[in-house]
Amino acid sequence: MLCVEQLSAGYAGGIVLHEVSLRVLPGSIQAVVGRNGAGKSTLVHTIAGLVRASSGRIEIDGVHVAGRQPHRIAQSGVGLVPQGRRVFSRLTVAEHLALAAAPWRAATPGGEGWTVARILELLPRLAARLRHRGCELSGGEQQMLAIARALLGQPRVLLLDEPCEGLSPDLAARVRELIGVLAAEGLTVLLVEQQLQHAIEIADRVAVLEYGRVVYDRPTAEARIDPAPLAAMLSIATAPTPPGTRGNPRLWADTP
Ligand SMILES: Nc1ncnc2c1ncn2[C@@H]1O[C@H](COP(=O)(O)OP(=O)(O)OP(=O)(O)O)[C@@H](O)[C@H]1O
Repeated sequence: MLCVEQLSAGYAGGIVLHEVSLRVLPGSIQAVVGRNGAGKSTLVHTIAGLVRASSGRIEIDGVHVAGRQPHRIAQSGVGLVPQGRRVFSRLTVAEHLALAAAPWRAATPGGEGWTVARILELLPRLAARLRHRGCELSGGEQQMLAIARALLGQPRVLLLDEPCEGLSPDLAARVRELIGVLAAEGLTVLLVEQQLQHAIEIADRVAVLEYGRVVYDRPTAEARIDPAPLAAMLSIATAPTPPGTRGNPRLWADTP
């Protein structure tokens, strides 16, 4: 479980996150949406230890990890799939996976854990691209590789920063499907998502960040029934809803 309590963080220029609190249960997906610059990436980076928390708590399965070095937080069970994928252009898929599956990341004791073989079974597209370099992969394949790399760290909490950014609708849908499978495997998922309608489709809860503060955090079931309050909060235009199809997510327009 991921528990963030009263978390504040920022940069030399000032505080960006203001007393953010979120609780994400194992096997569930918490989406975080918000306008550009709201602090979504800062939140993810602070949980991963890349940005130092100025106050508040970050707990992974009850263990307080704020203030630890990023590699220690990774060892505590946090996997990060960064915005932009950060795949090495000159390394092959096989080399990426071999690096990520370093010995200290042994399979979880008592469990099967994520192995390269298991990941390639889940992602056959990567299996077909093992000898290809990062720069030769499509955006979707790079995203799959970024997720595979994070999984090889045996995370219990997976942080995904806009994993569908720049992907075709078809590929984005496949990435979302994969995220759903990972949550069903018991992973705790924090998902930063630009497209509100996609967040509502896939997540169990959705939180809105506004100027670094959580101004909304509710089960997505509520937004599926009546998306108007959430859409209004993000100033998203929604198409008129025909009678009998209230809240159908396909009616959603794009986020700003
Ligand atoms: N490394 C940094 N140094 C200083 N300020 C930063 C840094 N990274 C982000 N910021 C600032 O922090 C604020 C929040 O940025 P952040 O990237 O977290 O927002 P975001 O919600 O993820 O935005 P986007 O949707 O555009 O990715 C912005 O004002 C941004 O300029």
